[in-house]
Amino acid sequence: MRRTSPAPPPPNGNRLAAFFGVFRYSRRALTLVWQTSRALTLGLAACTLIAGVLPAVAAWIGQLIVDAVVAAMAHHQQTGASLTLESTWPVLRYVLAEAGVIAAIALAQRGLAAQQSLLRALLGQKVNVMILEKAGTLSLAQFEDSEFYDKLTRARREASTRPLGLVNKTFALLQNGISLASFGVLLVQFSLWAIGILVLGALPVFVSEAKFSGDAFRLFRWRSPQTRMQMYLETVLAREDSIKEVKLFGLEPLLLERYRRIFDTLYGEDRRLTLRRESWGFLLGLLGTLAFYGAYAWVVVETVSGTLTLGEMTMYLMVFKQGQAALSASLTSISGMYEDNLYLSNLYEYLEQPVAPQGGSLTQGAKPGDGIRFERVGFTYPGADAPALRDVSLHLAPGHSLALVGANGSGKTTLIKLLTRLYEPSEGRILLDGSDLREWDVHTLRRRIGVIFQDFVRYQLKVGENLGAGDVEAFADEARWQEAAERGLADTFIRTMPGGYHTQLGRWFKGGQELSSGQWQKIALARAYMRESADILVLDEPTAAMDAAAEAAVYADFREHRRDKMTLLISHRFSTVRAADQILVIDGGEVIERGDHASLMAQNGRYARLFRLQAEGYR
Ligand SMILES: Nc1ncnc2c1ncn2[C@@H]1O[C@H](COP(=O)(O)OP(=O)(O)OP(=O)(O)O)[C@@H](O)[C@H]1O
Repeated sequence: MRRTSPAPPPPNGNRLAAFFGVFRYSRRALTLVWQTSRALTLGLAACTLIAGVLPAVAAWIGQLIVDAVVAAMAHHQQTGASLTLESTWPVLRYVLAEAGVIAAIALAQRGLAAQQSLLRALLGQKVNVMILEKAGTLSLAQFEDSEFYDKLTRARREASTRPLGLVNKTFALLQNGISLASFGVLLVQFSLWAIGILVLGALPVFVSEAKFSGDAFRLFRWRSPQTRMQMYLETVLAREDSIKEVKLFGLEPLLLERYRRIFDTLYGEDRRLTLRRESWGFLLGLLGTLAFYGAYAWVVVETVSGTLTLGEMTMYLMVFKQGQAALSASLTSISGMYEDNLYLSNLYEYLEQPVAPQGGSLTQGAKPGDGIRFERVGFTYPGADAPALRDVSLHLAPGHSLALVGANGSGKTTLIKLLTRLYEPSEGRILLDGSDLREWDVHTLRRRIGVIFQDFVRYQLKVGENLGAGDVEAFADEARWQEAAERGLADTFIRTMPGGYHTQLGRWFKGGQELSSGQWQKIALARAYMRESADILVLDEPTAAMDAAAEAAVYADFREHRRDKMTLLISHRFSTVRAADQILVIDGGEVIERGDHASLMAQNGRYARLFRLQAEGYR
């Protein structure tokens, strides 16, 4: 497993540039949110604006109330007249106005919350779909690369919630910015210095927050192989397909201990970071509080000396308090945006992963009917030292069958992966009907191939859909399910199942039925038969789990239906291999013998020796 190295810290002079450079994803996140729902985005913007301006209006009305009260009290004392609704109305109308403003703020905030929650759901779905759509365009080699897999896991784990987080914070920043500007308008009349003091007081917390979010992100990125191991252990310890073995071999304590150890390491790192982050946050936050109380004292002294009215004092205190809260909220938003941007860089790194060109556009070869040719094909897996296939040449014509024989790891499955274009040869070329596979339109090519891999997928879907998966165009075609199942010998047992072809398979869903290995293999074989248009049938150990009678029936069916199809078979059972027109014996990625059964037996080489070895076992 390769480890993603933590990003090196930028040189000192570049720190600021690196900090702001990180914000480049903000615009893309905003576009994404806009595309998700214009109405909700506009609604968010409107509520943000309202919730931003109204607090300053409330503070201003507060001043009017206090000054009106002071004036009314003086008037009342002078005239000694009794209180009437008319005489108190000049004060009460401000109280009424303030109540209205507060109600409007509450409404705007509810609106914000509602729209955010709707957008969160829509956006989460959109990003997840983007991640999965991208996964469909990537090559098998990319999935097998641990570094790429890390990117995918990180993108899926964190990034789907980040775009909205970023947009929310952008709006919160705007809202607080508007509040601050409107408070600023009120404060300017008191003193520009006061504004300066409040801003300076809040800056240190902001710098420390930004630094620690960067650290947290680097930690998150650097440790993703460990988190992946944790997720893997969770799966092994709690999934039905592994629990059988885990129990019987008594692996729980061992795996659980490994799981705990990973957590302890990660927790230690988290704890250190959290403690440092929060203690610095507290200490630097004190500076902000100090600045606020300094300004508070100043306003009080000015009021006592008579420079400010009581109403003005009330307003300034409110403005200071709310202004300071808005300022630190803005700074937290900015450092949060910085953090979201860092995480979004994961998502976009993944989405921008280069996609290998899908090859050509041929739907017909230069020599139709020529079949499959391998010309001196060699292949080395990415990152591997030695080639898995070397100098392989073969020809398989329509109506013929070819069997591959060889020890474990000799390269048989690799050859199939090249033929199905899951990988491309590193040397030589593969031709279908006289044209290089790379020139073929990949969909046309794949439609011509029906394949069963050794590790075929057991979909937790209906039985019929497990067959339909072999041909997406007939995914729900019951008549075709049945035809394929009959050929794959699955029809008899499917009929005895409680819901017939509509029975749910697997244990994940209610009422799901589990099948035996041999029954699953029949399903896989029937799935390969679903591809009616396929003229290349690739079978990698198609009957390994079947009983002897089923196996014999399967091969009898092959011979009968072969006609103009090409069959490529991998099997360790010589009883099935012997019937092939051509047999290739592969060793260490190279073809060491070739011919039909009779000629290979006559050669008396590796094939003949292995055949006799197996035949002896049956005597
Ligand atoms: N995805 C992969 N990445 C790197 N190396 C691989 C990969 N898959 C297989 N190999 C290596 O390539 C070689 C050939 O493997 P392959 O699966 O083709 O063997 P096989 O002949 O089908 O074996 P078996 O009979 O066990 O199915 C092996 O040495 C294996 O370790």
